[in-house]
Amino acid sequence: MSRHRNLGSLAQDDDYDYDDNYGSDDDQYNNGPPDGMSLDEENNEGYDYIASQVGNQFTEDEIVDALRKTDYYPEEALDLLFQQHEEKQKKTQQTQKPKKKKQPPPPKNKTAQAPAKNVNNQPAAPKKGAKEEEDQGNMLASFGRGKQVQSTQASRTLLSSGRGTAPMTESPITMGRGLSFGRGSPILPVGRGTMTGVSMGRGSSVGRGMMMSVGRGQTLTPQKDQEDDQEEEQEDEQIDETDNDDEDDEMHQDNNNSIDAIGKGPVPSVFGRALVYPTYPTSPDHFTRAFLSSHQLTLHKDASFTFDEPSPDDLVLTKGKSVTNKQMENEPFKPIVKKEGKKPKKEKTPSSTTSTTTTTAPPITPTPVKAPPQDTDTMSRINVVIIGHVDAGKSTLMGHLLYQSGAIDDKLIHKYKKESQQIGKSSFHYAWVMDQNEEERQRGITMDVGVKHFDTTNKHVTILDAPGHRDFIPKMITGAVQADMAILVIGSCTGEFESGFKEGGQTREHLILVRSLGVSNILVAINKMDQVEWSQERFQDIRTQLNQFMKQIGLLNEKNANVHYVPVSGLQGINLRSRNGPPEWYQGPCLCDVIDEFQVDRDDSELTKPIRMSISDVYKSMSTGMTVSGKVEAGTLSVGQPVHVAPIKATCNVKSITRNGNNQVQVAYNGDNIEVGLTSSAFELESTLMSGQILCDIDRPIPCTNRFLGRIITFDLDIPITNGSSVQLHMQHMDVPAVVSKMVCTMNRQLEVIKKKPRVLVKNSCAIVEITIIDHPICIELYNEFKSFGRFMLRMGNKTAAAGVVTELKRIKKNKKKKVDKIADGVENVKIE
Ligand SMILES: Nc1nc2c(ncn2[C@@H]2O[C@H](COP(=O)(O)OP(=O)(O)OP(=O)(O)O)[C@@H](O)[C@H]2O)c(=O)[nH]1
Repeated sequence: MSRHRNLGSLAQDDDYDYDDNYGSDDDQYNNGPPDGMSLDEENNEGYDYIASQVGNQFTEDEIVDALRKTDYYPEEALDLLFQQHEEKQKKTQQTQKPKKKKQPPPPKNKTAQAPAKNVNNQPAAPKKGAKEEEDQGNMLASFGRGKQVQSTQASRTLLSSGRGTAPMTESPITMGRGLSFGRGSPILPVGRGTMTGVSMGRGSSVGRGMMMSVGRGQTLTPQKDQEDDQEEEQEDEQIDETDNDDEDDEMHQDNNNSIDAIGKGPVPSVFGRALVYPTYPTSPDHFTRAFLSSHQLTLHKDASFTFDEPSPDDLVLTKGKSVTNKQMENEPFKPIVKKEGKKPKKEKTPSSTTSTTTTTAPPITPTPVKAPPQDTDTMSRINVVIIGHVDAGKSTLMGHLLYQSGAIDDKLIHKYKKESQQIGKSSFHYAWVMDQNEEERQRGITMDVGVKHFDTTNKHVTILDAPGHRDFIPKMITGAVQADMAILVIGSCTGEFESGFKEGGQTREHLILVRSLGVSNILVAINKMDQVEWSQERFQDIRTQLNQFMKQIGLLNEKNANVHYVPVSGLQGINLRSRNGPPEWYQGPCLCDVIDEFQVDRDDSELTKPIRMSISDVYKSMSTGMTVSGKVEAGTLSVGQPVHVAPIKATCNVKSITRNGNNQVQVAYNGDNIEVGLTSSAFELESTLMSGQILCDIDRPIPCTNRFLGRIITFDLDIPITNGSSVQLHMQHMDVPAVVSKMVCTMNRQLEVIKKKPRVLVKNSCAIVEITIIDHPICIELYNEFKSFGRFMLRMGNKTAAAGVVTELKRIKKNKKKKVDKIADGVENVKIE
């Protein structure tokens, strides 16, 4: 069954309205599951978890401080608390103890220091007194929730499994093995000697192979190392099984939570609000910081958080006293009552925006949202992506239109004619206007998006000429994400339209893609009409087939007013700039007139949002220096404005803004396709600035994460999507490998859950899934907050498998975060003025 028929049957037979489900307008997305965040819940959990572990051992301030310092990873925070505690103790001991004789250092060769073994090559029995030491060590290993075993190992070691108890003991034994079985739990280096670190569960394995095992009184030889490794692996497997159960439970819980959240608005908890208070500059991890910063924005908005309210710490303290969020919101601010004997806290006013736990970091003052200055240019601006099957004549059509519009002069066209003739490609001379790259010219195909500008009577037009070849679909997507409307170019020659329109042809895929990316205004240029003698029959036949398909995918609106057809010849330049030739049977407007008549709806609310511009290209220019180009998706950008480059943690200043190819302007507005010259010292960033990065507000940068929930619609799938399916995620100018890490539920046309935890997703399903990015976090927003950064496409193999919108951002998974730290190491804290 062809894709055409599948979609058709879906619409007709299954009573499934693609348009209704997919959402022909953006409101469809808004009716879906809420964009509630799990961050606050997780952190509440984190706080409670720590509090349950430490009882009165640490103050709330200390816990909150540790949580902040560890990016709110409860287990890391717990470790940090213990580490700090131990350091304190050490210091106290050092000041109290009389100086001992210095012990000889342990020999480097561990074999030489091997403890005696018995005849069975087993470790010798522990010396007398070791038992007492064991008891003294009183080490508890906790496997699973609430299940505890007494360890025989004599060491001061922490074993923690899952979210179980993680006791801290005070054994004086210096060598041991630390096993941390928690969700990516870090190893707690509490022993004074060497210890083995094995962290199991949820795929994280920290320190294995890096740390030496000297526990259990065994000699460490390379062979023994291997044996140990094998032993650990076995343990790993066992624990993994346990952990998987745990994970399953949690996953189910998560799934249920996600499902339960559907239909309810995001209600941030007080602790969540405290976390996202704008005093988070001290986090060591940029990505998490950015993640929180943006949520700060979301939560502030949703929770009406004002500076007149209690400070975060006060809220945290109140939270610690098990007061419900609701109660707290209604409760007047109460100052913290300090515990006796504790160092008094620095004085602060409840309405202050400065951190109560950190004194070193300067406070961040959120940029007040100013009304953008009035745009003096009265002509509207439009971004047009040119799509269609390979060789349909897209570049030729645009090259000729630019020439007729005066954007290209005679001299240049003459030059291209001559040069293309020399390599036997004379018919491509107009295409060369768009295809600037040497390889593109040699091969006669577009490989990257060509950007050019021209004016119609009423509009500044930015052309984004997308490649038609299926190998360059990712590039085509980067063009389509910037577009307000699309020109679909159809080669009308016999067989040409058919090959582009059949299953797997790019005419269909491009239409589905633009539709999924929110572009609903289409101009169909039926090209190469000179080759079919301007046949009206052929024109009508193509039109009928395309209309039918566009209706099926929800592209054609009720009045068909958003789709226009124009018969043209790109090579001959007919019906491009004016009605200048055949056919007589066509009385409609020329291509330019249609563009001129399109209404571009700019969402004014986007203007007051923090700046977001996705970088499509980076280059050095003689006039503007280090330059990045792209479309302003939200907010305004002014000359002199400092901007944050995510995710590389760089700060630059805007030196110049060029609009419509050559107009130097002071301010660019959302929707503008611009070139931004950055301060000269941005040359230092030359090797790190790249397409796909985001220029964003310095105080409210874009969040970064590697995990999110999205609502997707699947297309004609060759293989069903299952839990763990590998996909390629496309978002803005990014294109990264990812996996479908959870299948939350499938939904019907009313967006009601029809099945929880489905095993497979077949074609034309609507579902909520969790996506995990494999390599490193990406810049991403909730669809309801920033539409352009909340839309994504999933491709499997060489085919578009699904389109979706981001409904919930999840915290960066720890193992992934570590990778990110490494990646970002080279560009940490790049600050340019
Ligand atoms: N006869 C005729 N040939 C055309 C017309 N438009 C384009 N062509 C020819 O079609 C061939 C392909 O044109 P391109 O403009 O490179 O096609 P394209 O769609 O941009 O190709 P890709 O971007 O690589 O997908 C060239 O040889 C053009 O001369 C037309 O209106 N009439």
